[in-house]
Amino acid sequence: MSQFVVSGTEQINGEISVSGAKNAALPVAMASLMGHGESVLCDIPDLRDIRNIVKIIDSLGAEVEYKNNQLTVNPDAVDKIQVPEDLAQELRASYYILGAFLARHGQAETTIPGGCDIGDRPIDLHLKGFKALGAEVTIDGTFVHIEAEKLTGAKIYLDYPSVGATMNIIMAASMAEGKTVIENAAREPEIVDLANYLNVMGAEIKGAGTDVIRIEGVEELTGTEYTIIPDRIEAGTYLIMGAVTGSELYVDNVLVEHIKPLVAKLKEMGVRIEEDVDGVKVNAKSDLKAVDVKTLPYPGFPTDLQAPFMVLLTQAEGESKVIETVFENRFAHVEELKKMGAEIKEKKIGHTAVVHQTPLTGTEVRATDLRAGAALILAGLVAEGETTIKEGYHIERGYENVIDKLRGVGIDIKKIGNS
Ligand SMILES: CC(=O)N[C@H]1[C@@H](OP(=O)(O)OP(=O)(O)OC[C@H]2O[C@@H](n3ccc(=O)[nH]c3=O)[C@H](O)[C@@H]2O)O[C@H](CO)[C@@H](O)[C@@H]1O
Ligand SMILES: C=C(OP(=O)(O)O)C(=O)O
Repeated sequence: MSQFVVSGTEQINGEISVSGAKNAALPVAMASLMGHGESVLCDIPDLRDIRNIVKIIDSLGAEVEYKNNQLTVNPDAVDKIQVPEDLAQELRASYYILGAFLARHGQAETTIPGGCDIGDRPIDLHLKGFKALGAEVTIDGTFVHIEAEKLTGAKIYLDYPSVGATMNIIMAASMAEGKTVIENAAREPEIVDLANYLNVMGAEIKGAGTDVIRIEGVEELTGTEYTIIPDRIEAGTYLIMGAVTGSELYVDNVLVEHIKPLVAKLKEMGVRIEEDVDGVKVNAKSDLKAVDVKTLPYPGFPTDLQAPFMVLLTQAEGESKVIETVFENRFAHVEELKKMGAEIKEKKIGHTAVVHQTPLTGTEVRATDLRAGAALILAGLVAEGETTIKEGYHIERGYENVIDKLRGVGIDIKKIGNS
């Protein structure tokens, strides 16, 4: 299994560029299977998750080619409706076959998906939505089969604004007969990206980005060309990296409106931020002040930046509190950071971590999930000596070309081993 080895780095500088968004590219790739004819998807990041979704698309019988960040899919020859079990468990987004194929083929099968181990991650809201549209759901252990002779638009209230459920229901409802209204829908930018892509294919989706999405079902979608939005979580990780190393760093290809809660917190900590049309410059050449942060669905502070942000708080003067409200088990990085000397106390009740300023020391740690892995790279940058991050493959699920990008701004990092 691969390991990342990172050395403590005084300061970094220069420019780092953000890739297309993993969490938009994955559902859009699956949605390309809903159309007739070819879709050409641009700015698809070269990530482990993308390689796996390409394998899934191929296994279903579609024509697919992925090169130079361009994914070309022609679903006309699809002849299977089931995601192979091993691939389904490699990533979370494998379950988007459910919405996409229910719409296009009236049935789909998969096993409970993989993805980061950060909580139970049930799919009850997805299934509730499919059932409301008229689908029959059969669950056998971890195996899910859904089927509908006909999908009919419905009013669906989500008990929680789940990103995955909103996307899956949007896909299914796009080809249902009549009108669907999703209330308490998730508002993440990746939802807007999926809706925009489907609309260019011929769907009629209104309100994506608000908590009420209205969909008028259409009979047919047609493949098209589409470019994915930049990855706000990758952008945020690199801004935090600039801040934690006390550097001046320009992060290119950022939609600033997508990272407002992070920018607000960085400013509160005393970090200077300059925005222009293409990106954001972070300047952290002064002391950092402690702040409290609470993760929330968008437009709140993103749970996917909680672990990287916690590393920044270990370098801020005073006591900070981190409250995780989205996933019930997303503090696995705390134990790893403690191995590096961090002073963090975790309160199980209330999902709160209390962080105090401490110097960190390089040691051997484990990437327990994707963002925990990214956080450990950041910790390694401010630690004295060398940090070895085991199970580095998690990091490659979400950060394109991470070694070269980090070396490009002066970071001493290497990967040992493959996979
Ligand atoms: C591939 C992808 O896009 N992953 C993102 C997506 O994950 P994902 O789509 O899995 O996240 P959700 O928004 O669905 O999950 C949020 C919360 O809702 C709960 N829930 C969800 C669905 C359901 O049917 N029942 C239920 O109880 C989950 O357990 C969790 O506690 O959004 C998360 C929240 O921004 C991000 O951290 C992930 O990076
Ligand atoms: C939790 C994440 O991903 P996934 O939902 O794919 O596990 C993430 O991107 O931080």
